[in-house]
Amino acid sequence: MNRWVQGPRSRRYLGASLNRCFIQPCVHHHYFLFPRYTAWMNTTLKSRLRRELRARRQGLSKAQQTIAANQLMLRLIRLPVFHRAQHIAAYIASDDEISPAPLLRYAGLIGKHCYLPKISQTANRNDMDFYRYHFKQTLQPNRYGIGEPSGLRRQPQAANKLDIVLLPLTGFDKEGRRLGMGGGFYDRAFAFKNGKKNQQPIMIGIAHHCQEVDSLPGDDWDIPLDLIVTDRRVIKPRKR
Ligand SMILES: Nc1nc2c(c(=O)[nH]1)N(C=O)[C@@H](CNc1ccc(C(=O)N[C@@H](CCC(=O)O)C(=O)O)cc1)CN2
Ligand SMILES: Nc1ncnc2c1ncn2[C@@H]1O[C@H](COP(=O)(O)OP(=O)(O)OP(=O)(O)O)[C@@H](O)[C@H]1O
Repeated sequence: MNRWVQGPRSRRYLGASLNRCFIQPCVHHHYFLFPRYTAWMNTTLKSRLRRELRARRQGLSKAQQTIAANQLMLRLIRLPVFHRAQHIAAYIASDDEISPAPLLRYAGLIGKHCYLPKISQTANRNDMDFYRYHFKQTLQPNRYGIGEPSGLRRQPQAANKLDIVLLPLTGFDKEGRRLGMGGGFYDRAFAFKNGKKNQQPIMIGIAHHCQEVDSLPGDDWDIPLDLIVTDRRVIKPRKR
């Protein structure tokens, strides 16, 4: 992965390399002089990666998908944070994302409160709220065709009152960077966490094993993952 377009968090990395190669000062200046250019490079890189990583998960068979969703559930319910949590947000799988459905069913059965995201239809089209969800509840497709609660009978749950959020990942790296579907919905809904330590909810990215990459480009607004759980393992990202 091209490390030169990573943005502010990679400044230390850039600094260390400046001593080694005469070309780097140009890139260095580029970053400070043209931050917009860097953001644009990240966007280009992210959309290329997104295409590639979506193709990877679309290559899984139906049987592999079912096994992965169950393995994921078994890993999640062994986590101490899962047992402590009462309010858990997840999503309805689309585009061959790993499915949190087995986990949602189990969590519901043992009395946890589950929530699904609902994107706004009106005022600010980029907002996302979380509504209570009971397994097998009838859902309505949103503008991307993803099932979501109607939201007619209940108020949304405040994002900072959730204990755990299971985030859909298109890609991830070991440092806890995530690549979503590109709408920035999760980044915006949880922007209040940025820069704050120990601010709930705990962000757990969930993905198929094959969605891991060495390093993802990072942007200022990205919310770091506290934990990544795949069908094969649990990854605790190093502190950045
Ligand atoms: N299952 C699930 N539910 C979710 C999300 C998600 O990522 N997964 N979201 C998390 O944000 C929100 C919806 N976000 C989305 C954002 C963009 C696209 C979208 O544009 N899809 C295009 C291709 C995008 C691309 O290739 O860059 C498509 O389906 O063709 C879909 C959903 C809320 N619910
Ligand atoms: N806190 C924020 N405030 C305003 N805009 C934001 C914020 N976070 C992200 N965005 C915007 O959202 C767009 C998409 O961001 P990005 O590519 O990181 O999405 P993503 O993380 O893949 O998507 P998602 O969170 O929906 O899964 C960016 O162009 C960015 O400008």
